[in-house]
Amino acid sequence: MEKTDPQKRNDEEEEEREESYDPLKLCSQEPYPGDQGLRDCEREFLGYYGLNQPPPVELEATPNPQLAFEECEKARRLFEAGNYEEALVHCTCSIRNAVENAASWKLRCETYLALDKPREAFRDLLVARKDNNTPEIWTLGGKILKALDMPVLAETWLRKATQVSDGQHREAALLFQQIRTKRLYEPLTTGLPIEVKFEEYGRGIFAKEDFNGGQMVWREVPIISAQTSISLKAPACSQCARSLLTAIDYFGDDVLRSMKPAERRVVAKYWPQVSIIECPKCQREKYCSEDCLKAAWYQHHQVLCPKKNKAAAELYDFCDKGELCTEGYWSAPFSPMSVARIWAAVIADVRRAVKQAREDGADTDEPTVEMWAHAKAPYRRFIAYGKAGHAEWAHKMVDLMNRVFNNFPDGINYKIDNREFEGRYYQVACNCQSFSDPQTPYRRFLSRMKVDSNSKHVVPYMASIGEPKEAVFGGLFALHACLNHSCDNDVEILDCDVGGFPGIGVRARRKIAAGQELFSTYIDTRTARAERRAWLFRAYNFWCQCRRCQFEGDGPEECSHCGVKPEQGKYFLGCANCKRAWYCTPKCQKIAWKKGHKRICKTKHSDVVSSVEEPVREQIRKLADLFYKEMPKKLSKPSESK
Ligand SMILES: C[S@@+](CC[C@H](N)C(=O)[O-])C[C@H]1O[C@@H](n2cnc3c(N)ncnc32)[C@H](O)[C@@H]1O
Repeated sequence: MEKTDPQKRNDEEEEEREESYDPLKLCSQEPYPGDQGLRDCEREFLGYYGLNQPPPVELEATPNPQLAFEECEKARRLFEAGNYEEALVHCTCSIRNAVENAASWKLRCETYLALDKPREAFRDLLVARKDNNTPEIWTLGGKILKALDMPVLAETWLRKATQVSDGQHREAALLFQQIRTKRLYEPLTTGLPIEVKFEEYGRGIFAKEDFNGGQMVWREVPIISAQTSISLKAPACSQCARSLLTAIDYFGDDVLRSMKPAERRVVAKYWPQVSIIECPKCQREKYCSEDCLKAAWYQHHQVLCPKKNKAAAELYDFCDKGELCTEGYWSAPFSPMSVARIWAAVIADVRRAVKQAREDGADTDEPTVEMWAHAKAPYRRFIAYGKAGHAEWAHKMVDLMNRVFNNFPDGINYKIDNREFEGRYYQVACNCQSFSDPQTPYRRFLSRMKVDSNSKHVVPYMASIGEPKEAVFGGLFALHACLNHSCDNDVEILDCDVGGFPGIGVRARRKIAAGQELFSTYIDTRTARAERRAWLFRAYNFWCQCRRCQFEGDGPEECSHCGVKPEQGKYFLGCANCKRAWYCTPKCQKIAWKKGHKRICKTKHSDVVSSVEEPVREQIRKLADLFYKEMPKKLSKPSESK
């Protein structure tokens, strides 16, 4: 057996891991628009509670600096031993003997904080921080302000800690993101059984209660979406993703005409009414309702309508071609329209702000920095990470986007430089989730027609046509975008109806205990370990450390437990059940089994989206079976007839 260093595989990954994802470096500390007002409010509260003044000190009649020093040391030892009450007494004695000793003030401040007395702690901090500009003092302030429930001021202090340490103070950076995550996501999870927390992999979703396998955890609609280029031929509402498939689209004119009158009546009666509204200006976008038409215009189409924006026609033409990888232009499964709609939404928002300012008496059409910041704020929460240099590869698309967004007669232009292009591109790449309408007209037709005995005569037509190709959209979902990946995912994403609109649902695949992180999968986890890991690193820049990646192997040429390699031309035996781990000896197999292979060996793995919610899928399956039983023998099931 050829002995190799078992650490080798890990070391190689470690080297690449150096360059991979660090959530603390990626998440910005830039204030959000409106933060200044909130900070002023919190400051006012500090004044209201008298926390903007240092505490009064009763000095000893004859201050004794030596005693102050000794008392401070005693207090430190007590503090470290967790005896905070006594530490407090000695700190106070030290302060009364040497009021200028910042160390005693700092220690007493820390002691008050440990005793859950943040108000007293903050007043001591005002003295302790005089002439002290260290990251530690700013971090301490951040902790106290967090305890005082003043998140925006806490962020300010922690930002200062990060600045003065040149980004090296990880405790401050982590606390900053934890406070910010709570502040931004608490309003989104009110009433839901989950919370968003910032931990090892950045933001993640955590269970607030126990879930059973099969339980729906939450549903949501995207904040922005676009149909994927390859599904563009499938008719759908460009704004809400509802399928707009008509009976003519599905059966085809000729087939409908060739049907007997009774069969045609079944189609006319049970195929749902599909109303299609085109953009009256460009006729290049279809909507399911006036509301969607208006919503799209408000959000992005006012900027992207080819009738108003000539260059946008080029973008539409490119998307219509449906090519995923075109040298110089595009190399992603999501449409360039997904990215363009973000820029369009930002510009549309700034336009409205300028118009409002005009109406309020401003004498310029020039957008302010605040207006841009406000317009971009909803998209800031989506993390972006990818290899620099992609914009150079996609230089023709960068040029095209510049023609689309940097040419408006109203002067509200947006320059798309390489950095801006890459930022938005990777934002969509890292967070985009595909989804489809779960209640398409075809599915509704299937479930409605079963009540009619004439229906069975229509089934043979359907059997030969098969399932229709429906539209697939890519969307950014505020909460879903916080789900981290595991190849042993405990939740799965489903196409779901959300208050009458297509969206996604997140469903538990097995029992999940309160406090546990929820993991989805970004890839098809039925693939082999090496393939999964390479894909995750390439597309998302991290080496997966999940249980499966730890307790599966890459092939019989290496022991999946200890890393040893067999003699040349020989192979190790694999796990008889899953055939995804290989061991040099039964001993290694036993250890790996106990350590974790047992927990993943029999798991069923899944793909990124699990189609629709089970009841709907089940219903369709039952219906199909019912019809097929009655079908003439010469016709086979659609999937087999191709
Ligand atoms: C959709 S986001 C998930 C939320 C993200 N953690 C955040 O803070 O916004 C995807 C990114 O999260 C990180 N991530 C997700 N799962 C991970 C894992 N298992 N290990 C390391 N990083 C992970 C990767 O950087 C990935 O590009």
